[in-house]
Amino acid sequence: MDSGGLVLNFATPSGDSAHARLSKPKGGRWKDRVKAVKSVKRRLNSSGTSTTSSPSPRTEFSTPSSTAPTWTPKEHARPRLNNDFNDDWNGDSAGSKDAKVMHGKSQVQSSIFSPDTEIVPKVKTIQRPVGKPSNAPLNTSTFTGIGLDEDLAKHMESKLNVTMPTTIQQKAIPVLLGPTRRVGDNIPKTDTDVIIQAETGSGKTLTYLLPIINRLIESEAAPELDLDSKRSVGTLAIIMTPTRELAKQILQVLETLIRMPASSATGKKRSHWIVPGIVIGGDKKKSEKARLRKGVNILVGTPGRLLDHLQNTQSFNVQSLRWLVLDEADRLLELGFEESMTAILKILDARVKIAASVTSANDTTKLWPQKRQTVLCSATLSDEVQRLAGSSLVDPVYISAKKDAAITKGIPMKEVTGPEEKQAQQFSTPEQLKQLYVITQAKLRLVTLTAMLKSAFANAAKTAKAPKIVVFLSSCDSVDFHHGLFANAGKEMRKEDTQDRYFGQGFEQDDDDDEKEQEIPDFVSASNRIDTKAVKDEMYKAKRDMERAEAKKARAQLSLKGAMLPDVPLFRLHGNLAQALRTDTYFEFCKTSSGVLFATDVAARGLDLPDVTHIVQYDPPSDLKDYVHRVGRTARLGRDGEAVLFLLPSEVKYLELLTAQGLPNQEVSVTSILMKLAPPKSTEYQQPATDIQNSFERYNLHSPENMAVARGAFWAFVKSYATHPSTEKHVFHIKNLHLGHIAKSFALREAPSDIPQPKKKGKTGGKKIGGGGGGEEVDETRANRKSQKEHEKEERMRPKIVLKRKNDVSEFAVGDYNSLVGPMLKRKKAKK
Ligand SMILES: Nc1ncnc2c1ncn2[C@@H]1O[C@H](COP(=O)(O)OP(=O)(O)OP(=O)(O)O)[C@@H](O)[C@H]1O
Repeated sequence: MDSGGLVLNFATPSGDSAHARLSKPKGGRWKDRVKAVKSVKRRLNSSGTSTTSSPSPRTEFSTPSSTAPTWTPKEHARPRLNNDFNDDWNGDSAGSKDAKVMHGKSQVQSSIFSPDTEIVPKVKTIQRPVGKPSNAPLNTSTFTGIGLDEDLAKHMESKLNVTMPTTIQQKAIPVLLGPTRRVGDNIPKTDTDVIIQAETGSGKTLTYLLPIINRLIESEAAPELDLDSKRSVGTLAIIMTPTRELAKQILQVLETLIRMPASSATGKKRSHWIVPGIVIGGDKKKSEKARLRKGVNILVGTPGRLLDHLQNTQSFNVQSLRWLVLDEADRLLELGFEESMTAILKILDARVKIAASVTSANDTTKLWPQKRQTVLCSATLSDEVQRLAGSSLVDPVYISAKKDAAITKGIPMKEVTGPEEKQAQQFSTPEQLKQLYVITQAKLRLVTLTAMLKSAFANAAKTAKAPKIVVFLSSCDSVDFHHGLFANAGKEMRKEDTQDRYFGQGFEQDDDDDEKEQEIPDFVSASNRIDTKAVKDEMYKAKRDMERAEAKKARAQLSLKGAMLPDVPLFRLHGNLAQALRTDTYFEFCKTSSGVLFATDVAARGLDLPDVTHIVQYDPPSDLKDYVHRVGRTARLGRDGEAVLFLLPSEVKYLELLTAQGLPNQEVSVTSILMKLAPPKSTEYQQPATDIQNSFERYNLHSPENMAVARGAFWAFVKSYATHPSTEKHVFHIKNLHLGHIAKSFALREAPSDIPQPKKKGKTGGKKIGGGGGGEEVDETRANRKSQKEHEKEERMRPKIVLKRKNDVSEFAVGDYNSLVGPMLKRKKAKK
């Protein structure tokens, strides 16, 4: 044997050494044989063991021997070392050495079906049968019947195919319409602030947009209004949202609504004077400024950028502001946005007050609210909303989409309603939504997800509706990893392709574009001004060309197709992608009839992604509210939908939290999902599942880039896990995790202690919190979603763990990982 005749000892514990013996090496050159014996002796001596008394030779050679070992290795808790790197990308041996050298760590190949079963406690859940659609349009009334302008109603019907209002529209639109149009009982006679709460996908956007547009077009008839100067009246309505995609979506609806044809009755143009606009992080501030200077009547924006313009854009005129809408209000009021929101409200309070005193004398627009009307909107109400509503709303009315709920005065507070009532009120999901959960061991997670996706698309031919699936993950790194994995595992790929995708322009942000432009050095002397301009122009042109080329390249990568799910377009969406790529991905996924979107919670709020059939919460949400919003991307407007939540055996108590909030759930067994991988007429699923896992693992081993993405995703998972709120710590605690199995779920063969921490990434920009910098701030870190108090408390409890968000990392600030899991790993090693 090549090992020089040494009997192999698979790192036996010292107690077993007596069973091993040293046999003389045979074959090969004598020099090598002597060297081998000497080296073994040296090691044995240094470990204080004599070769004669207890021969326990160890060797790095691990090639199978033709001489049978005299010692049989005891079945070990640790999986065996895998030296079989032959299964590289193409299934041949070519890359094996590279893989070993490239990744620098010992790779372990263990079975995903080893029998280390975990005991799963039984938890009682609410098992609600799928009900009748609760967010569908009603067939009992029409838009004109609830007071909407006839032209507007007709226009909506022809452009949006919207004819009958939903429950929340039927209740809230009359309250928000002007005094001349209000119809119905129990409606305040004057304009008042409003809190709107309705299920996901129940048409809240139209609920607040229609009355605003209706009141603007109604004022066209007032003879004293000079329509041509309307643009100069400045911003009349501001709609704030927590994410850029949602802002774009609202703008799109708004633009559609205001492109009204001339009135059929009078022949006059309608709504043509209304100028909509958007200000969001990631867009060019310079062009936003220019648009604001000319005048934007209805402005949609995200808080950071909006505050920036309020503070720095002199020509941004909000003196006549009549409406302020906070869409997804509870998210807007969470930590991370709170500071910006408070500053925005302060500025608006100051400026709009001045305007009222200046203009009220000749203000003939009695059809508009006489002072700023604030509208809060969300599917979930939280304590934050109640707190902020208290300070920013004046005498509000509360409108809920619940069937029998009347319009009430005041903010719904804990004391007002009983606990059960409040819980149901906080978290209600569409009745027709089917909600499932699967409990799976960490090492089986990846293959279970694969089996689930595969079976959904395999059955597509049999069902009328093609599957369109959103998979929610806890970090940007994890999104990149899973997207890359499903797109590329199992198929041949050139190294450059990987590099392009994940290490190219996709990570860059361009929030500070105008700053960058200003930074261009004025290196030509003042006496030569014309040349300076020419040089600058050249540089701008070169930059523009580069941007265009990059955008083109990025567009080509919007959706990828892989071997694992043949012909299924795969998308990814998270906050660290360049804005252009984010926007394009969002619109592409909207357009596609079938596909998979891997996303962080950036896609959880408000996005109206048409025809999504399934939601997979592969990582549980960091906040119960997000559960509601994530599953709400399906089962919209009365349509069917299905949502599946992945849980580890140690997380099963999460179901108690869901049950306490009135959220129904029904189990689906992991075996029944994995069984979908079995060949026809067979029940053997373990081999196909193992093959899939191996294929994923080979993909990681294929290149250092793939490996780095997987390792980064693993660490991001660990970090995000550590930031669950304290109320969920009994469910999600890092000490309950089997990190080896978690590594397996990222297709890593390394022991967790061997997985190197990711290096800090270069500047990604745009992750500024609050205003001032102009960056928009969908802050996806769990750390930032906590209340300050909670965060501080945890910081005190775990002083070593650094979980602060920084501008220059992708999802979580790279804190001291070792301090996080190091002691745990040491303990585990010591036990073994
Ligand atoms: N009355 C209606 N009839 C038919 N379609 C409607 C009606 N109202 C709204 N829609 C459509 O329903 C979809 C969902 O609307 P929207 O995004 O406003 O829901 P939402 O309640 O805000 O959901 P979320 O809570 O998830 O933000 C949109 O495509 C919208 O055009």
